[in-house]
Amino acid sequence: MYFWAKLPQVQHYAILTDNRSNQGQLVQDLMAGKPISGLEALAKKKGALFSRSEIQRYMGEEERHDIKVLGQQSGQPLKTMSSGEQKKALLNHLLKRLPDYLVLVNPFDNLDSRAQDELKERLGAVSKKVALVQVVNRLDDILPFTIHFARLKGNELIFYDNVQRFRAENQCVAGHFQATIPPPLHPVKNKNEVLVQFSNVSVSFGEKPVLKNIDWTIKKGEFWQLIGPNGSGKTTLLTMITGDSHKGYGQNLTIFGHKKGSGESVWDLKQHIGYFTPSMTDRFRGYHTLENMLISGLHDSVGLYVIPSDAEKRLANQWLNVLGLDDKSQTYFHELSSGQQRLVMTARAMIKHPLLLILDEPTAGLDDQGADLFVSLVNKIAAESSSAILYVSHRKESGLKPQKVFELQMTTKGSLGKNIEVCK
Ligand SMILES: Nc1ncnc2c1ncn2[C@@H]1O[C@H](COP(=O)(O)OP(=O)(O)OP(=O)(O)O)[C@@H](O)[C@H]1O
Repeated sequence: MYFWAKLPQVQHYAILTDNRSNQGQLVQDLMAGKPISGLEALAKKKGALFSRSEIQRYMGEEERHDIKVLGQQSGQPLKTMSSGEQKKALLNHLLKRLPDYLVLVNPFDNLDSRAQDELKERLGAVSKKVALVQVVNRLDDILPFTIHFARLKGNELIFYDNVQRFRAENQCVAGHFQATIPPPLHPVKNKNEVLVQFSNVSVSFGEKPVLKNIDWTIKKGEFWQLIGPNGSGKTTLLTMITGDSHKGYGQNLTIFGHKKGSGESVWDLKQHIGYFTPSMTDRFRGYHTLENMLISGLHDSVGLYVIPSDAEKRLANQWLNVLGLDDKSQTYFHELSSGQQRLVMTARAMIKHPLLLILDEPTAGLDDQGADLFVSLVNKIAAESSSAILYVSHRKESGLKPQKVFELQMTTKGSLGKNIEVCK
């Protein structure tokens, strides 16, 4: 027998969670070194946490103290890094502490396929010495060298003695929406067939070229998916459309018929845009009923500060009916599962039938069932409304049916844009 065969094998765990699991408590217990049934091998060992919330925590620290913690090596603030760059920086930082185990919370979310492959390879190497505890929402994210499989139901960890049974019992069944998308309260006025037009737009940050000669036209009612590797400039493009970046000024960029910099206000733009990205749900932590949440979308406010009309209430309840939440109109938003919250946020963004609905990584962190349901809502909105949709996602959602794909391809001179017609 060879010497290496006698070495104890490092044990790796996968814990499948869904949007109703008490994931936060489990991660807290794991990091506090509390004894957890089935995970006794980790007790009293040194753990490190690889998660989105850790990145956010370091980001806050960097901002508060005006220092670079994870960005020390590159000299770039964490806030301005792409998701892939942020995750790489966090992993390097954690590994320097020589942990016995790493808790990985949905590690592949927000990563393009190349960055996912790179991270998988890196974790494969790390797995030789460090135990990995994957806390994941998606079955496909589980690493191949995993030995122990469990499901977190609420607070209860259920271990499986064989992987086939684990997979079979945890495959999801997609849901469907029945009712039709309700029309807006007021007809949408729009004279422009072309909503967004980038003509030969280039963007750099300091010396770093990010976008190169971008030509892209989004027309009324089109359903686009925007793809590109981490750091290719997707967020930069989006923020130029939403008015959240000044990089559009002085460029040949027209939005809703106005040339950028021709006196239109950010408010003018935002009126025509419905926007959803998962971090937005954090703004609605208070006591907002679902009915009020949806109506607030008509007023572009976070809370509802006006007495809603009967027509507004009716409309909100029609949307709840579409979402299958018609019995929950007086339920508080924070009582919903995260999958349900995202459906409501998307309906809220859509309730006015904006000219452009932007969904930025909308399924990140959702479980398989939640993601399937979300995708089927987006397909339905595309089929039943005349809003244009811009769906930004790294993950290939198998059921998503965009008509067109705009791909950013990175080069040393900045990303080039490519139009890809989707075959039907
Ligand atoms: N304010 C800024 N200052 C310096 N560099 C920036 C700034 N904003 C973005 N960048 C850089 O521009 C590049 C493109 O970033 P952007 O966030 O647009 O990419 P992305 O495609 O959205 O990435 P991801 O998919 O990871 O979110 C990255 O390399 C990023 O580090």
